[in-house]
Amino acid sequence: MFKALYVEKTESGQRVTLRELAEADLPEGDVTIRVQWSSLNYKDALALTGKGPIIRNWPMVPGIDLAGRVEASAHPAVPVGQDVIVTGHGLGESRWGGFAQLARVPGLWAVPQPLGLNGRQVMALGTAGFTAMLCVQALQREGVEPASGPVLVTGASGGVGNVAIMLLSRLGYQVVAVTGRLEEQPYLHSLGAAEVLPRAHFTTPSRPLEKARWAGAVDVVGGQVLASVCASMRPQGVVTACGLAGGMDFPATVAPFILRGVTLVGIDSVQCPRRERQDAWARLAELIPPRQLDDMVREIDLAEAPQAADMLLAGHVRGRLVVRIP
Ligand SMILES: C=CC(=O)SCCNC(=O)CCNC(=O)[C@H](O)C(C)(C)COP(=O)(O)OP(=O)(O)OC[C@H]1O[C@@H](n2cnc3c(N)ncnc32)[C@H](O)[C@@H]1OP(=O)(O)O
Repeated sequence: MFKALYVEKTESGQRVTLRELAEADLPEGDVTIRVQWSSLNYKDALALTGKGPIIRNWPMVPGIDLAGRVEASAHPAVPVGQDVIVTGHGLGESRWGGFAQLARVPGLWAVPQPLGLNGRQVMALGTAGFTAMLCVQALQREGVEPASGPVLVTGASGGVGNVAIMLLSRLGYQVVAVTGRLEEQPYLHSLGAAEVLPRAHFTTPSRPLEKARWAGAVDVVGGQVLASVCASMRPQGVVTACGLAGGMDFPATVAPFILRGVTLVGIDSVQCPRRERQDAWARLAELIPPRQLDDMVREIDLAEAPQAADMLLAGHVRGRLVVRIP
């Protein structure tokens, strides 16, 4: 038997309980993992509260991230005893996820934890940190260098934003953070932001082209914010789009793309191939000092996750929440 958070559909919506499940209830897969840590992401908060259509199979054990030790394996690339990370691939959405003591997944979803970071630290990063790393790697691949000019990070007080700021400033970029929570300004400076701007600067409909200011951007918000960011990119600027916290729409014009050669790169951290995952985790371990992660996280246990989800959606969580699995 093992403990798990369990979300069931009811006539009035959904019910979340902490309950005991049998190992035979686990889905099929060639690797069984003793989960030690998970994390609470924006998507998990939507799943736990039912405020967004995240869960696609019922009943569901949520948790889009997990870190733990392989307990049984029929996969040659994933030995028993290895410490692994699983993120994305529909975990906690269409497939039972990390808010449980045991998880079973296809072996190729499990990547080894990078040297230098323990399970708690990799979950302090979680999908949010991994997504931020993919954004930074895309900016570098597209030729944005520290000398190219300032790089904007929207949704800066959230998990993706925090890690993007840390990575970019560590790599020598001048980072400009955009947030709806200006009270977090000192904290954002402590992560490495050179300047902090209010989100309100980006929420009114922009002209097709605004003053050219940014060489690169990491956008977590989507909607009007993403459109305004695109309109204020410098010639040959690169925008990475990884989130939709502010909306799924994109009320932009083609002007930035055809008159300034701006590139918009989509970041998909869910279906990202295994080789790229391993590269991104290795780079995270290389670039982020573990003690900086400790300042960024708050630890909760499984039973606290539903309440923490409400707090996260209400915008009362700064940085990252790691979930301790007993
Ligand atoms: C954790 C990352 C992922 O799940 S990426 C997985 C693949 N991508 C997707 O599935 C896309 C859908 N997912 C998302 O959009 C993400 O969950 C995310 C990228 C938005 C999550 O980011 P993060 O973990 O950083 O979320 P936080 O809740 O910690 O911070 C979000 C940030 O956005 C601000 N925000 C929230 N609502 C709005 C809004 N309506 N308009 C504008 N901005 C909004 C929120 O306040 C945080 O930034 P802040 O600095 O406070 O402005």
